[in-house]
Amino acid sequence: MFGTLASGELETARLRRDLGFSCGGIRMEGEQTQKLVVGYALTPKKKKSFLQPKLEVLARRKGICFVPIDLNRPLSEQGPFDVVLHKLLGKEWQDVIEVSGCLLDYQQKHPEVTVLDPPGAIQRIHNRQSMLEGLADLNLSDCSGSIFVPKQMVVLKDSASSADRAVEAGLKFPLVAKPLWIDGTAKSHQLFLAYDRRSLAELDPPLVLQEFVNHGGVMFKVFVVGDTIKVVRRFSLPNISNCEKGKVDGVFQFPRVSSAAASADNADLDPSVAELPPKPFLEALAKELRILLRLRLFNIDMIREHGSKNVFYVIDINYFPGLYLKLFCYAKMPDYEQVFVDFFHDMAQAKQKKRHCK
Ligand SMILES: O=P(O)(O)O[C@H]1[C@H](O)[C@@H](OP(=O)(O)O)[C@H](OP(=O)(O)O)[C@@H](OP(=O)(O)O)[C@H]1O
Ligand SMILES: Nc1ncnc2c1ncn2[C@@H]1O[C@H](COP(=O)(O)OP(=O)(O)O)[C@@H](O)[C@H]1O
Ligand SMILES: [Mg+2]
Ligand SMILES: [Mg+2]
Repeated sequence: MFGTLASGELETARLRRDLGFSCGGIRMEGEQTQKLVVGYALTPKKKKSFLQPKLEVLARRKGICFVPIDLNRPLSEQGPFDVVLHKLLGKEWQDVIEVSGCLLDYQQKHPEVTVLDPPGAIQRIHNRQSMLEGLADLNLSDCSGSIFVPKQMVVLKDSASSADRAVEAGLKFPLVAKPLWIDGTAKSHQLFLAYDRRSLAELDPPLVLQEFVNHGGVMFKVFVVGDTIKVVRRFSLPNISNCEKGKVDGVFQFPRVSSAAASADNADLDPSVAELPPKPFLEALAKELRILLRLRLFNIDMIREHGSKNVFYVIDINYFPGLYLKLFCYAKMPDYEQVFVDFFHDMAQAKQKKRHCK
């Protein structure tokens, strides 16, 4: 870990030195003339984890710069921006929705500005029910794998009576209980495992009850940035045996296993569990998802049904997810800086081409 830290810092320092990195707007040797201005509206946490010095330096080399958006001033008075990149939460998110009329208006007046991503499309991902809608109907028939979503139902109130409804809906215990709304708070990521009917009464709605799918304790995080896909293994919850299902009752909160610093990438794992999903399958899936979700920056959490060859379940979709764990100097999405720079660079080139064609 320390090796990574030292080499990461060293690399950034070298890049800074090579470029004579400055924020003063003076163009240094090795930098290109400004080609793309990315206005960003991010939470302080997101800004810290995403806007790493390495990203800024690599971006500058390609003439891409990041400028903060002042949320207290109209967008039209700021910029000009080529791209508006945003991830906000709670009240600030509500404001974005309320002013999304303004955002739409701004986009109509400035069709050359790309908003990453449309607020309406992101909102669908904030609800654990709507986020998975339509996934099971994707056309992936020619592919080397199949995709499902776990059987689930929404509980809006009175979790005590939800037990009957869960049984009627054919849901089998144990169930994973997830807060319905994702609002960036730790609470919206507090998940529980409910082993029996009675335990459902202890849960706080609104929530989603989802069947637990045995998957051998490994999950796949598939990151999508435009046309680029990266997949990594993460540790997950272990299988639940029939014996355990019969013996255990009650409700248990479980930790954010997949966010733990430990990576499953180099662990000694059963190959039938750890083998990455086939590349053509992921490519087809990401392509379909980009269209279905109308998003360019997202990740999906996928698990392989235990014992199957390539039967996968999507259990979570995250908009513009965490890419870098600052505390551990660890890129959750490997090489994310270069991937984003290439993504923005392609965008700049496409814009330039369009301008020339006019
Ligand atoms: O849901 P899982 O699969 O755990 O993935 C989460 C979500 O993407 C979080 O965003 P949201 O809360 O909007 O769902 C994100 O927070 P940020 O985008 O704020 O970084 C986390 O990043 P880290 O907190 O960096 O781990 C990332 O680990
Ligand atoms: N249906 C499921 N079956 C088995 N494990 C699950 C299921 N749903 C979630 N998990 C486990 O719980 C973790 C968190 O669930 P997830 O839906 O990804 O919520 P979050 O948005 O908080 O990451 C997953 O990474 C996985 O380890
Ligand atoms: Mg998740
Ligand atoms: Mg999530």
